[in-house]
Amino acid sequence: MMQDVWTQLGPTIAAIMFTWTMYQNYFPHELRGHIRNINRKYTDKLVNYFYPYMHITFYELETEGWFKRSKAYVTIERYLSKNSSTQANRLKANAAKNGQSVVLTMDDHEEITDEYKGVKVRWISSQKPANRQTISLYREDEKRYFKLQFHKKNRDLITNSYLKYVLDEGKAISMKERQRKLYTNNKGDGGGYRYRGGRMWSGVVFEHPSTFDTLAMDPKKKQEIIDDLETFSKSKDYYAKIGKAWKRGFLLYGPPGTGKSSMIAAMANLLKYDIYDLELTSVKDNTKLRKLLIDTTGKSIIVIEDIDCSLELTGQREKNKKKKEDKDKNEEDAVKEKMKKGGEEKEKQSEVTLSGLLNFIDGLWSAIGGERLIIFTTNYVEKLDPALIRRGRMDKHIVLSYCCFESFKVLAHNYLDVVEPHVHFPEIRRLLEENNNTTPAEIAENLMPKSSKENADTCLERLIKALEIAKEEAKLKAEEEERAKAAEKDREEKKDVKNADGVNEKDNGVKENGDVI
Ligand SMILES: Nc1ncnc2c1ncn2[C@@H]1O[C@H](COP(=O)(O)OP(=O)(O)OP(=O)(O)O)[C@@H](O)[C@H]1O
Ligand SMILES: [Mg+2]
Repeated sequence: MMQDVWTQLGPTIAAIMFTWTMYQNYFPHELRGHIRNINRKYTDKLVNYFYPYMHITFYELETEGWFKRSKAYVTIERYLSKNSSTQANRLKANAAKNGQSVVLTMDDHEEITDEYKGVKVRWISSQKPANRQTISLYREDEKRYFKLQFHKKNRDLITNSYLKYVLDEGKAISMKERQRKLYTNNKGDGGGYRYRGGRMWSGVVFEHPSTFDTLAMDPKKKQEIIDDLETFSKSKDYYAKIGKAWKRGFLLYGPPGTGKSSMIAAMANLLKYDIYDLELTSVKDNTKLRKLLIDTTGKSIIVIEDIDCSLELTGQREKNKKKKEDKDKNEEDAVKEKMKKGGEEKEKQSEVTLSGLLNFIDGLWSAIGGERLIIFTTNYVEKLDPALIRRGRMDKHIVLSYCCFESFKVLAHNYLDVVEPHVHFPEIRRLLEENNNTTPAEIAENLMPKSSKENADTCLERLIKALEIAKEEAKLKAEEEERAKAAEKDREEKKDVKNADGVNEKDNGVKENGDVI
């Protein structure tokens, strides 16, 4: 039987081999290439017909250097985490934020789908088997990868637009979920800078609990600020279109304890930004100030607290005011003038000048990094140089003031879970309206239970007493001031009378003398 088969196959194999040899020896080279191309074209068509998909692979480890995790892979992992946790059956958990939270991603050999502009794509997580013949200290032989699979007809959409979208979204998620930092600038003993890890700032994890919900202020003003911040954070393209660096300046001013620092923390928490708390008196000169600016990252708030205490800007302002009265110079001239004067005036602590600070806020360097807020706080806005806080430089001025009834309601809700209507509220409203010089910090202190025996009522009663005392004190103070004013007026009047008498006597003398003459 077997022999029969071989007998029949033998001539056929011989014929094939003969034809192949003839083809190899006598067929022209070009013609052979042409035939191969035709073959490939039809094979491709056949494959395309039955399998019209293509894929892109993103490996976990970079093959160059020290086999670091590829940034693209990590970003895609972040992007896919949302779909992974809802679609995949087996998940992997990676630690994030120094172990404080986890990022869930699909485990190896899982797959999920995603949709972009109506086009469905498939993401597959996989791993190439390790090469057991090589011994490796690293994991480079475990080739883990994501495979993106899509229909060939969507090639342009996926490669030109979807991939960019995935990377942008992944980056945004990483930024949002990153552990945010609060940085401060360092100063060495000898006045020089300690570079920690090559940086001029040292940072700790930023964990301030203040939010716009916990911030007591007029709800309308609050909403206006929130809208302003949210619009800013989404306006990258708009700022580019109008040719402005993507940054915004805020001036927060008001008496101590009215919530300026709390608002900065709330802003950072709303936008998920880092904070660079700049201690201006520790900055040696304008060059160092510029270096500090360059060393900050985007998505951050640069804060200079109590700006009126940071530099002697008041003296410069007074001098400039005088000059402005003399001749109506434009602002550039005034700044040039300050450049000359500024250095001399701050020799003792820091040589940073007003012009250096203005440059810091809106000079060419200030555009580096983008998406940045610059915030100044002060208790005495009238002390500041107008050039420093003019609109365009400090775009929004926010006054934080004494506690009104609306602000009190926010604090009562936050501290005691008490809402209107409440039996004590009308009296508190009356007291706050009659004597509006109690700060939110003072109200908050009274609202906070001091022992487990205290409840909302006892705290509100304590607040009423404190407000009554404050009202009484304010009344006494006003009376005292009134008396002091009256005494001063009296003194002035007596002085005038005395002077007038002196003049009269003199005049009389002249007259008399005249009469004599
Ligand atoms: N508007 C507010 N809303 C909620 N809490 C506030 C407010 N103002 C003050 N507080 C409370 O008072 C404390 C002090 O407030 P904060 O440090 O924000 O005031 P500040 O205006 O920065 O004062 P300073 O001018 O002295 O720096 C805060 O910890 C907070 O508990
Ligand atoms: Mg403060």
